Amino acid sequence: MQRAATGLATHCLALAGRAHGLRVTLLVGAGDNGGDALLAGALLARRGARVTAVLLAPDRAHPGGLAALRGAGGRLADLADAGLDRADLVLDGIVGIGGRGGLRPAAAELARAAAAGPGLLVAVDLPSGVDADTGAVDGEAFAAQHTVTFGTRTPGLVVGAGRRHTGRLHLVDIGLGPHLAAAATRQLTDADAADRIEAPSAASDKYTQGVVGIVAGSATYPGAGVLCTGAALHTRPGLVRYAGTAADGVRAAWPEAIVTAGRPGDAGRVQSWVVGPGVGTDDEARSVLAEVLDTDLPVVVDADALTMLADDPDLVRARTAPTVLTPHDREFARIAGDVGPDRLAAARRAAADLGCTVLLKGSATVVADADGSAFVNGTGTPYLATAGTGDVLAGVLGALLASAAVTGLPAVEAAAVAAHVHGRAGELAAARGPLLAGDLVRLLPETLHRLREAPGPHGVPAARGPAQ
Ligand SMILES: NC(=O)C1=CN([C@@H]2O[C@H](COP(=O)(O)OP(=O)(O)OC[C@H]3O[C@@H](n4cnc5c(N)ncnc54)[C@H](O)[C@@H]3O)[C@@H](O)[C@H]2O)[C@@H](O)CC1
Ligand SMILES: Nc1ncnc2c1ncn2[C@@H]1O[C@H](COP(=O)(O)OP(=O)(O)O)[C@@H](O)[C@H]1O
Ligand SMILES: [K+]
Repeated sequence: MQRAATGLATHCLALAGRAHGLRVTLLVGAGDNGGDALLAGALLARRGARVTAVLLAPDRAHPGGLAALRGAGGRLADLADAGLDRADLVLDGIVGIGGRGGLRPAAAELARAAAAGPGLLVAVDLPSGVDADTGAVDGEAFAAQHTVTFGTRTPGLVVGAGRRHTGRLHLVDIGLGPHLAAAATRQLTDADAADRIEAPSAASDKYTQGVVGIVAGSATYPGAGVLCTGAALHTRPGLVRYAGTAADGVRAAWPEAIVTAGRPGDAGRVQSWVVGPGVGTDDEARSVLAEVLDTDLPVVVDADALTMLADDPDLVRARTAPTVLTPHDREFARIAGDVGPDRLAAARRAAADLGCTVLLKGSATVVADADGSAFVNGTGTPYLATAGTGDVLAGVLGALLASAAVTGLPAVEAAAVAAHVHGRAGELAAARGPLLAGDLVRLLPETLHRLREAPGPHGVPAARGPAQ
């Protein structure tokens, strides 16, 4: 706890820029989260801050924290006299990972008053009122501008409503050890992602990186075919095939692709398929979808293909090869009902029901497998909310699934890696302002290069490629 509190106080000092004369209000609940706030408050008081603690449960407040604050010259105040209208800094230690359900009325009122006041809002470990496991907010939650969290990124900080209440996230290493990293919900690092993308070696030829087939775009929406094919080419440039009615546009944009205007069966051999972006939902599109799903190859089902799948989900249940569905919320609702506040549970439920992998897109994309294993994506930018970026993600994922057929990478991990890479490409593209989906395609090689250069667990680049 002392390590957590020291890290917290250090971040507060950096954020506020000074301690002397700083007016700090601590919102303190009955558990260790309140204890962290009290101990950090004591450290700030020793540096000259004027610290006031408001105790939500005075007889159960953390005794050691309380003694430390008193010893450092901090004072206690009633709820009615919390000083939130004049605090420079507010530390939310109402409740942390031990919280259950929405904020109780007195806590909710404090969170509201803090938000209305002038102080910088810093949550301790987790904004109070956010469910640590799911990010769901039932009622009200502390609207933090910064969250200082300990040891590990709790899923609730990055998924759903929790992400919006977290503000900027600061991680304090308190030496919790690796057991927490093995939790049921994982988040990839750059090094994890790079480790899962094999670079070509001297023994490679154009077929050994995995051959992906793209069924995307139409005469009405040629762009989806161009973006999806371009994304696959820029991820695994070994060999990309295209089959569909946007053939002319795709051929013109990517002379490197092997293009047919015919059906998937006319495209030549592939090791994975992407089906759906911009294909429409007419009878021809339905018959093409059925043909692709009838193969024993891994398939990414995206966009229009998800809409068609809603009429016949058994097409996916019947498959034995890996299938990854990549819905956004509205597409998800068509195939599996409303997403609701718990995005991880929704994705897990759909994956188990359909016997496939579900990548549920959003500001924090989640990936779940039929066995319940799940990933929360930690990369991306709101600038990704622009037409065509989903087509790019489908192309990246299709390419990774084709190479997974060679390397044995599980589909759920390929999907998590695709989301990670896509988010990083978005961050790179958005560095100078709004991005277009085509920018992501062009920046994929640089994104992959940066991932390979990212420090791994031992401080050396995760993966040097291409291997000699
Ligand atoms: N687990 C660990 O290894 C560490 C935990 N630490 C701190 O300990 C915290 C967890 O402490 P606890 O397990 O004591 O639990 P919390 O302090 O998160 O919350 C438990 C208390 O909050 C109250 N509460 C629960 N739900 C509430 C709601 N909806 N509205 C209002 N009050 C509510 C309950 O009365 C309960 O006493 C972490 O968030 C972190 O701040 C850190 O000190 C570092 C190490
Ligand atoms: N607010 C946001 N913050 C971060 N990423 C977002 C946000 N909104 C959407 N995205 C991402 O942008 C992509 C949009 O995909 P999609 O909705 O399929 O678009 P399209 O069908 O136009 O290609 C997804 O990868 C999604 O995760
Ligand atoms: K908190």
